[in-house]
Amino acid sequence: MLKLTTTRSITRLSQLYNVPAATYKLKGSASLSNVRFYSPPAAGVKLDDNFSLETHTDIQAAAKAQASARASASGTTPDAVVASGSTAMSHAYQENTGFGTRPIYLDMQATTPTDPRVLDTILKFYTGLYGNPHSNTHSYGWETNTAVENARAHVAKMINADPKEIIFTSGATESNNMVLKGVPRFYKKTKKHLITTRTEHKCVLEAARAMMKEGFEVTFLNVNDQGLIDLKELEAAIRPDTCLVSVMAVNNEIGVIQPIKEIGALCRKNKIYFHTDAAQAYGKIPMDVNEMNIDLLSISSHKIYGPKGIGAIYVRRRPRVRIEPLLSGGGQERGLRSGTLAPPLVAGFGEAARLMKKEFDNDQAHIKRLSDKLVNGLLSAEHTTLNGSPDHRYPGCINVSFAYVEGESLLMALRDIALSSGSACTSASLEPSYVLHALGKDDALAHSSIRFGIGRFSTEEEVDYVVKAVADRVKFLRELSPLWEMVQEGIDLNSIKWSGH
Ligand SMILES: Cc1ncc(COP(=O)(O)O)c(C=O)c1O
Ligand code: FES
Repeated sequence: MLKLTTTRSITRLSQLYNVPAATYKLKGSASLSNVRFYSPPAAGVKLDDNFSLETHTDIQAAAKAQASARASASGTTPDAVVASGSTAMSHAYQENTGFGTRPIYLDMQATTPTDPRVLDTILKFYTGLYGNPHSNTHSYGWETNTAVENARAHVAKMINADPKEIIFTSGATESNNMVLKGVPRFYKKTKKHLITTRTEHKCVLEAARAMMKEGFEVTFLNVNDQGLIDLKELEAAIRPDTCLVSVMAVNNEIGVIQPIKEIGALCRKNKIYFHTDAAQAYGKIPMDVNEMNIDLLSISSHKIYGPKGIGAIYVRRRPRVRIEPLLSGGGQERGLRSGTLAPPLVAGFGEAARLMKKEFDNDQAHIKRLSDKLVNGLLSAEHTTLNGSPDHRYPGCINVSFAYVEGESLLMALRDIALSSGSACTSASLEPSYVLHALGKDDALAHSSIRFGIGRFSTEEEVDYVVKAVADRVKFLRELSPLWEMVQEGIDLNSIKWSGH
């Protein structure tokens, strides 16, 4: 009954990596056959496994085709199938979520779809393997503990860490808070200063601001127009009382990769702890905590096709980094993170990490190929620019500005594609992106930016569809825009004095 979720993804995996689907046969936990994610089709109606692959590029045609297939199987008319409410559409895309058929998913920086192999690993921890991994007096505890330690080893291996240096948390937000608050609090007698950047994720920025309220001083480094920090500026910011430098590895809005190895070397030379938020980097670009002199590194499972609500922090043991824990309690996770671990999530995260390592080369090649295609397609329209460094970037995160188009209107016009605006316009704040501002983009350009995310399960058909859809709708929206009309007439918009706003 995992049919649509699992079979579809497996079909895709086998197509992507050009291997027989059998390679991806689930290990077949006994529980799998009992799991139902959607109501089964009426007797005698056979759903085509691959069908949903087509539905999200041409929803209506797909719905009609599916309705007519079902109609002939059940001896009614396609219209009757559609009218019955049990239509095609409710089964068309993965599990029945109650939201009908959903758009193409291109918001991989927000989160990634769960890999079916991860799901297969997780399920048995919700059924048979329910022991508390911290119980050490019986086999229920031991068996779960073995799985937890196995997962820890997989998480560590991806970044060349020792499993003992991995502490499980609820996600990268918690990991970042643990570091930004826990390190300065521990060393507060002698150290009063932190360094980070203007383009960090909100959770780092807000945690740093919270420390300012506790009396610490924070330097927020600028970035250049490509989104990169200046190592000289970093060096100049270092003080004798600096305890921590926190610079993210891959930016979540623009995909820019900071010079992590160089920053690590500089911090080591000055005996300052170096933390990197690797929520968007772990498993996606090569990261080695020893080679890069990283002392602390944040990881999020749901960005690597694993479950949500779990992540980790890597904490170096030699030289040892001390942290004041955020939570008081039973002292689990080397005393740094009290609370009973969630074995289903830990095991799923471990499997996701194992797969990131195992499939690193495949994923890289696949994502790079689709990314190049998407970037070339999107940039072929005039007045369209790629934000962030073209050379130091993770190809799966593409942020493009479409001048003379309001990002919000474009997102509305692209409702068949799940995307996020570079600006915060989908959130309540309606402020343009602080990251694009930090790169020196003006409000107008920051407002017309959209982020496209490509992942392991993205397909070429999806990219083709998106390129065409964006081109058509940008053209359409520009034709409605008085600014665009002026640009076409050769009027220099900068020469105009606007009144009011
Ligand atoms: C760079 C970065 N840091 C931190 C986070 C927060 O991660 P989590 O959802 O695991 O708390 C995210 C996810 O949005 C992110 O992209
Ligand atoms: S693009 Fe949404 S507020 Fe400007």
